Amino acid sequence: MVLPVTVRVRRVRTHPEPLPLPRYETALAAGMDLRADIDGELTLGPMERAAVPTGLALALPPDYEAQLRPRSGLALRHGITLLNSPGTVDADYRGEVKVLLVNLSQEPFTLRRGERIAQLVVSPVSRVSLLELELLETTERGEGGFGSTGR
Ligand SMILES: O=c1ccn([C@H]2C[C@H](O)[C@@H](COP(=O)(O)OP(=O)(O)OP(=O)(O)O)O2)c(=O)[nH]1
Ligand SMILES: [Mg+2]
Repeated sequence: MVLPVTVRVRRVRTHPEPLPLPRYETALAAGMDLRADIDGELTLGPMERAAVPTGLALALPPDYEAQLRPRSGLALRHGITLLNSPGTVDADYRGEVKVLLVNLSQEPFTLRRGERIAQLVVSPVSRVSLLELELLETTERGEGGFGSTGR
């Protein structure tokens, strides 16, 4: 399959053993797995969090974003998830992409260099202009929300 959207990527760290660039792990995977670009190991104790470097800076095309999402295997097996899931990478951000991992388990979790810690999903975004009005058109739902239709 031809992938029509190119995302420019730059390595922001130097290391004698560079990590492979993220890639789609299966033919139709929605996300590319991101790896921890750390030296050695990093241990997250219970309820501890860290901004884990990926070693990568992106230049997304205008009107695209990248979402950082948890890997379900890490979440299920180890309680490791993203504190701000989904993390948002803006198209104008040129800094290093970091993954805000948190350990929600009761056991320490040790991350090693190159481990896959999250997935990056690139999507088009709509940008809108706001039009301020005194009245909005009515709907059947109206102001009902937060369980108004029942459990
Ligand atoms: O998990 C994340 C979330 C964000 N970012 C980077 C990319 C994003 O474009 C920038 C700002 O993120 P966000 O808007 O979520 O954070 P903020 O607290 O609102 O910071 P800012 O005031 O810089 O927008 O930080 C990451 O590397 N990882
Ligand atoms: Mg922001």
